[in-house]
Amino acid sequence: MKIAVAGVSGRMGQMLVKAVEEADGAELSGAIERPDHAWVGQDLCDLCGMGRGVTVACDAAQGIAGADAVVDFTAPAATVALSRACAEAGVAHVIGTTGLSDEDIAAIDEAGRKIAIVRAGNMSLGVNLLTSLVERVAASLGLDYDIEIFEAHHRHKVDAPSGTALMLGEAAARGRGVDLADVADRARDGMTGEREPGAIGFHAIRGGSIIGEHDVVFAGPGETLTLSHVANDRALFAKGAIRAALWTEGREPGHYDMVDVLGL
Ligand SMILES: NC(=O)C1=CN([C@@H]2O[C@H](COP(=O)(O)OP(=O)(O)OC[C@H]3O[C@@H](n4cnc5c(N)ncnc54)[C@H](OP(=O)(O)O)[C@@H]3O)[C@@H](O)[C@H]2O)C=CC1
Ligand SMILES: O=C(O)C1=N[C@H](C(=O)O)C[C@H](O)C1
Repeated sequence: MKIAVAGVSGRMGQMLVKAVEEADGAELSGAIERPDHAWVGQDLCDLCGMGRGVTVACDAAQGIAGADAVVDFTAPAATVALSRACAEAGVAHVIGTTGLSDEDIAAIDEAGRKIAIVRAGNMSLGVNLLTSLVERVAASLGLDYDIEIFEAHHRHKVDAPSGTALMLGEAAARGRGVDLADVADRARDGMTGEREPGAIGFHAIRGGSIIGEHDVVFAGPGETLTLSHVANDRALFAKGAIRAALWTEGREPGHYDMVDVLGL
């Protein structure tokens, strides 16, 4: 399968190029960066020692030409534009980008009527398994167990809560049979008053080089249960994304997630 990588100079972009080169049945066919980026127009191999013969494009249509799938860990506006370009070109789109708004997701849904799209705030096996556990625990425990979600990431992360924290919050809300939008408590500061019963709280730590850590805390009467995940290597996310790209081969159009890919 021929795979193009968007945001190729980024932390995940570089991991993705390596993961494509290491994967059986995958070949790098294109690389995309934002317009004005210093890498545009250059041979990828001269820049990072991988991807010989691939020239970095800033035009989405050019970058995905000849690709079967594009893997995209960039920024919301870039991802929405790339989804439209993929739908026009009939190229599958694997999306790791987080911080997407409801409008962004609606635009991606629209593209998913024409092509296979896999989107997940976290491409690791561990986090996708954790969502099932969180849903189950939330369904088993009553409202006297308060749910709080902690996430920690490196100082360069630009969105909060993390995509993973939102996935875990959605799983907890599903378990309780409620809509996360109705119960999420994303900012506490000053005289907040007592905790709202049934709220799901979010807390974001940003610092240093932390790759990604998530805790879901169920704080109940006389006991606290915590479900945790720690990512130790970004390669984890890149390998999951390439697995998702390979999975799209021959797939019907639709907006899928990693639970579909992993068969969980
Ligand atoms: N789902 C998952 O498993 C994971 C998701 N992520 C998410 O992936 C995203 C990227 O993370 P990370 O790699 O750390 O961030 P980086 O900032 O290191 O990389 C993003 C890259 O995308 C580039 N970019 C921005 N706009 C465009 C555009 N219009 N066209 C092409 N490229 C563009 C950036 O270029 P420039 O720097 O010049 O702006 C940069 O090279 C984030 O949303 C993050 O949350 C991260 C890890 C795992
Ligand atoms: O920006 C990151 O780095 C990460 N982003 C994803 C998120 O928002 O959850 C996944 C992972 O935690 C790393």
